[in-house]
Amino acid sequence: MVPTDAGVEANECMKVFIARNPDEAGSANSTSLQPFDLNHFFGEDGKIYGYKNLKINVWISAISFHAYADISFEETSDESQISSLFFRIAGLNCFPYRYSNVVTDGNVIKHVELQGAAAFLYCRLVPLILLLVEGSTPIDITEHGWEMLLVVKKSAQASSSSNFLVLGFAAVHHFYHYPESTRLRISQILVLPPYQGEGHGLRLLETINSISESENIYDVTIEDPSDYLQYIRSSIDCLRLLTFDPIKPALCSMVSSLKETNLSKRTSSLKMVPPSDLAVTVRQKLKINKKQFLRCWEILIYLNLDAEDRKTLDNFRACIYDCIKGEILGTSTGPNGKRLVQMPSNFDEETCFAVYWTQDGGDADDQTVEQQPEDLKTQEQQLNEVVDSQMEEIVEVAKNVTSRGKDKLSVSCSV
Ligand SMILES: CC(=O)SCCNC(=O)CCNC(=O)[C@H](O)C(C)(C)COP(=O)(O)OP(=O)(O)OC[C@H]1O[C@@H](n2cnc3c(N)ncnc32)[C@H](O)[C@@H]1OP(=O)(O)O
Repeated sequence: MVPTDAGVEANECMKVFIARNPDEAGSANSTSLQPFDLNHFFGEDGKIYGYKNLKINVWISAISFHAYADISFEETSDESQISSLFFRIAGLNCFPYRYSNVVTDGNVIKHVELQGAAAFLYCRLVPLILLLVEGSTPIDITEHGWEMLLVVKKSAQASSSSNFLVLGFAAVHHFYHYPESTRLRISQILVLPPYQGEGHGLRLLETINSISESENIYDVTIEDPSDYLQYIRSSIDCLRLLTFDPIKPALCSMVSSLKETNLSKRTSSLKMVPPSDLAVTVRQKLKINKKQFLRCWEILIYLNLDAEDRKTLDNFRACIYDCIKGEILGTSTGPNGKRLVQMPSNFDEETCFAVYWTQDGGDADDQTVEQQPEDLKTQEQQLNEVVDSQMEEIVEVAKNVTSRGKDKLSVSCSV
């Protein structure tokens, strides 16, 4: 339809609130869920057309996740627009469902299969997931193997419908790993904004780790984790690894090598990787997957370096540089010109890669375009930016681990 007016951005005229009790529904005093982008629910330009002074307020119940929408406007150029608008907002799940009680006891974290009432609850959480988990899409709950962990709290209000509030949840998928085990992938984690930063996300991850250990899962992965989730995950895993004795000899030997070498002239090189049998032991005992263990390994090494020892810190950075260069540019060409490059993926962070072959003396059209010195310079700058950002991530997690695990750090390598 051709727009008849300038339209209004959904972000400007629409607000979403969380209502913790029935009195809060309809009240502007309830907790707003902004900021997030509502525009992408409304066409290519994010605008709503055909209304004057349009105001849309949506309240989502923190108990049942039913949503209630209040739409007001002074006039509309086309009455049929109203039903279309309702239809769009219904896409955000605003219709009256009755609450079915899923959490029935006082456990802080409930662990339920995504079937029946739990599946209904997940469906009602979908609008919040779309709004608050960047780049998310609803999971297919008809598929076998989904489970949901809920963080719940006893409600202070005497509510007729439930004694519990849902503060957050994680959707996890169990999938088959050859020949006879199961991997566990965390697909979505959300802690509702009023309750973020109170340790619930951390507790969800810790619970998933302990379930994986007790059920002897092959390993745990996270589907496309946000930076903050990755920071929390690495902090927890490093703290677990600090008290995991089997890593200590290899870790201390790597720290000594870093101290003794001098990589500044680039006449020698050092691979900062753990022994492969150690990665297997860590996966078997702690359920940390190999890629995540490699991240933590770098952080654990950094934690054991002396902040005053410039040369060792430079060696550490040089190793990170070489490793990233290898990953991004695929510098290590194997036999027969075979190269393996890791590919970004939102499916499984460990299993997506591309293999390609380069042939010496092939047809001229097949040959790689020769890189000009200026291309190399930009490449070098970009590479250094990636290395800087990885160093920042390492330092951030190391700071958190130092402040949370002082007692554990004292048993680490003293070099
Ligand atoms: C796969 C995916 O779903 S990716 C998308 C993830 N989800 C989202 O982005 C949605 C919006 N965000 C959220 O829902 C939440 O912020 C989450 C899930 C990312 C994190 O949950 P929260 O409950 O907010 O985090 P939580 O309070 O547990 O954070 C941990 C904090 O406690 C600290 N912490 C507390 N105790 C410990 C401890 N024992 N060990 C380590 N860290 C600890 C952490 O360092 C961190 O603090 P800091 O940020 O001040 O450094």
